Amino acid sequence: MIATAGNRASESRASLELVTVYEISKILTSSLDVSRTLRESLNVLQSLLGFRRSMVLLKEEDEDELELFVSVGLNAAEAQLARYQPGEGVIGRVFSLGTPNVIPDIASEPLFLNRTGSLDENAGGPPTAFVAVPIRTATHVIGVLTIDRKGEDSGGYARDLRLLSMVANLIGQAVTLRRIVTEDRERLILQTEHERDARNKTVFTLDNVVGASERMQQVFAEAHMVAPSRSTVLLRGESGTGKEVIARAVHELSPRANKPFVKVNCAALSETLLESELFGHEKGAFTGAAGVRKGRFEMADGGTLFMDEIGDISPAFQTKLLRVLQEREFERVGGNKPIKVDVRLICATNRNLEKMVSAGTFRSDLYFRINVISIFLPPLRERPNDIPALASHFLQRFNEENDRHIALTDAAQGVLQHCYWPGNVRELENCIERVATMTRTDRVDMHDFPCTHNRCLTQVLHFVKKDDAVAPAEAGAVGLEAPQAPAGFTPGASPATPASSAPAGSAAADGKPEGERERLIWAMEQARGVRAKAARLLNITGRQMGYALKKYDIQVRRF
Ligand SMILES: Nc1ncnc2c1ncn2[C@@H]1O[C@H](COP(=O)(O)OP(=O)(O)OP(=O)(O)O)[C@@H](O)[C@H]1O
Repeated sequence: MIATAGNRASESRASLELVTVYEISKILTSSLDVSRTLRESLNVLQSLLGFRRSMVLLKEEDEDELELFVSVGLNAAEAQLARYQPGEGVIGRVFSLGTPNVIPDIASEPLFLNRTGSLDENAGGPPTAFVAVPIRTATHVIGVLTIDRKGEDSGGYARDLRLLSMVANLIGQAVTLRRIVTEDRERLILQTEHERDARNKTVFTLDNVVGASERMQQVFAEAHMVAPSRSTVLLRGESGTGKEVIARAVHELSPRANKPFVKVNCAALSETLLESELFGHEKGAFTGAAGVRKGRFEMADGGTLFMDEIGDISPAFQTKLLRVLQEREFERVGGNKPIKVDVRLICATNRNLEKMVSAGTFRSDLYFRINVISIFLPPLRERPNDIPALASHFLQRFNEENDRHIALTDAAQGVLQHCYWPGNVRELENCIERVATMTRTDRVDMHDFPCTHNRCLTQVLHFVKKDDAVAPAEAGAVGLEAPQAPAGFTPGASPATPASSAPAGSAAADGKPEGERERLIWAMEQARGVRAKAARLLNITGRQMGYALKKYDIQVRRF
């Protein structure tokens, strides 16, 4: 009789588990919005099987910590604290070792960190058990799924473990699928950019390159000197100083001007994607490689390949690139036929490559290969006499495109002149466009700049990290500290950066400001500089967030 009741209980538990897995698999395949589907899955787990709390923690490729992706049963303050280094505590170990862990009583487990207060919540009650299982893709562990429940017998833990492992597998597949689709989308975006580049090429003229200062005249002279040869050029300078502008100028001034100028942003692509983008791939080289595709080296044949953010490529990719530069030939991914191309390479970086070489993170042989001729782009704050010409260049372009006749008053010019411009020319360009768009009259005065109303956030968010600051050989470019507001301005409370802050009353109904850049800044502020969290606020992936921050040149720090 007892045995029959026991059998019945275990049968009903087994069928409950089946229903749970079935429901969760239905939810996870219903949409690519993983934060929604995962939250719903945890709700199913909780309501069908009665767990107290559960969490999904994921480690994005470009983050060094496991961070909470979704949770059930945690309040906002507890959720903020749920992040772990690989190897740290129970969760970090499950991630590093790739093996599940069951803690029957968290109160007596020294490895249990109690970061989110599970223990305190349960003070005085029956023991709380904790189960954590790894979430995997086909190749590696990407996260951890955890649940808390009131203490049970060991048979109960074994069942929890089995069920959670099945659910973790489903989650792993859903996250992988989402990542593949996102990468594909990013590839398409880059392809579109490339096509746009190709179109823009026809309207690019050196007249668009502005710079009256002595420093920029020197840069132009160097560009003229290097253009005729095939030597590799390395462009150094902070973000937004005009490295791409000069790369195009070198190409336009060279005998290759009638051949393609092809750009690749090394920081925006994962290593695998970068490899297939640069070298192309053969049919069937990997899942989704339906046909043969030429890489950017081949597309640039006879012309120039501009590799932006070269300091951001992984050590493994540095080795591959070095081989290609040495042998001057390569194979497409999945192919074995050597391909030779005639390409002039221009690289750019805002990183301190010398420091990276000393730290062993950038190969010295690759460094010497690409650093044949260096051109340094000075930050805008070091050439303030370029500001009026650049401002009027951008304003003129705006007027032509919008059929307006806007001019800057002297006071407005003064505001521009006193800004520190941490985002350099790009920030000035955005600032002019913003203020011109917002003004209803034909005169832009000093009060039209958001910074004069203390509404410019970029001064707070921008900074240059000492170790990563640009390049050594240029006077004044070494070891830049966080920018100081110019004399006469109070940091964070003054018209220091009239760039692209949100205009008054621009918050949308959801509380997020309008405009892509403002939303990014808003999210980074809310998330106190934690990129993955900011991405979730905007419902985008960490990778998309990284790409968007780069695109808008938003450099942030953790608070
Ligand atoms: N001398 C210049 N004359 C006219 N426009 C410029 C000049 N320098 C930069 N710009 C404009 O500023 C923006 C940023 O320039 P660019 O993309 O070349 O900077 P970058 O140094 O390559 O930035 P990143 O390191 O972030 O890629 C572009 O829109 C570009 O057209």
